[in-house]
Amino acid sequence: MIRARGLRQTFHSRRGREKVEVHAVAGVDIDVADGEVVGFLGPNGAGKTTTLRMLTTLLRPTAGEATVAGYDVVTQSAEVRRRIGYVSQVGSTGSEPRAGEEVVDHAMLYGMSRADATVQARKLFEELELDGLWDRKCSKMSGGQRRRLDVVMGLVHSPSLVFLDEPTTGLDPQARANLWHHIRGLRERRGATVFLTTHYLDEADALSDRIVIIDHGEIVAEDTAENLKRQVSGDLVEVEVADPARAADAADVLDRAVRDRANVSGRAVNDVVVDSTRLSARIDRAALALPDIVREMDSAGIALVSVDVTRPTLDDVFLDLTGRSLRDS
Ligand SMILES: Nc1ncnc2c1ncn2[C@@H]1O[C@H](COP(=O)(O)OP(=O)(O)OP(=O)(O)O)[C@@H](O)[C@H]1O
Repeated sequence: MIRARGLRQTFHSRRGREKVEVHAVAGVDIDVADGEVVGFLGPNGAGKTTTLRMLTTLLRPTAGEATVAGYDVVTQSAEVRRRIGYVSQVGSTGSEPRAGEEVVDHAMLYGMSRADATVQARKLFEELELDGLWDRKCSKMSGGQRRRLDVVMGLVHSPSLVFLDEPTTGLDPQARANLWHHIRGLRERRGATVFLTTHYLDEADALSDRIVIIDHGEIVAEDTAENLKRQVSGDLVEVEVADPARAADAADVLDRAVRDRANVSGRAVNDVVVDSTRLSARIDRAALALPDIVREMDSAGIALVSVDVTRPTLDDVFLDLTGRSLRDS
């Protein structure tokens, strides 16, 4: 459904008197299959929106090529536009029009008759829980309702591919959860392919079949969330001992567990970090090592206050790949 090769966007801007080149997208390859939901994840300024604008024909690539729904984004842009829906970060509804008529007018721009557009729009209002709001002015809708109306606008012409740019930014947790439910429904009910950008880790994790991570305009990883997390070197094991004088002994026990599991998995050995009574280590598939750790601590007479195991998150993946946390951005 999407195939991009060497896609590049270089902006020319000024910093004071100096001319600067911004390599917003620095040669990316993207493949998205029919019916896939792909999350395009990256920190602020990573190049997500710029990539999306090129794929949706709003911005001509500086270099590289892309086909979307089988058509070239530069030479066949009208064909591409006919087949895609795009829900931009800023939304596409005006303030004054009433919700229903705004959607119908929008659909008619795609060549739909008023009757067909009305039927389709009414169906979508129902699907996205906007029933009863047909005659409401867009400006009088809540943030979540307006965002769902944006999604209706992006879907009314029945595109086979939908681009969603940071669909839940600015929504409260309940409105986010509701929109997630509807995004999942796009594929389930409509068979649509979905390409969504986000800087929310949980959103990418919860919605996507596959995640593509972009940083400084380059793709740094792509895989399922599960596989990406598996690449991170181990689960985080945190142990608290009762007596600070036994922390060094406890660290030895943990260190042995780290080495044993690293031998099995063939992965690099990570150091045990000791901070007073708290110790932490990354241990590959820690659940398998935990019984031995607790047994050894017990037979060495080391009293434990707590043991915690945390599975890697997508943030750990990003940290592993770039040395920075996505959360910091
Ligand atoms: N029209 C422009 N002129 C100059 N620089 C631009 C322009 N548009 C974007 N940039 C720069 O290109 C880089 C990528 O921006 P982009 O908006 O694609 O990032 P993003 O990943 O979508 O970020 P966010 O999550 O904040 O929306 C940033 O450094 C941005 O400042």
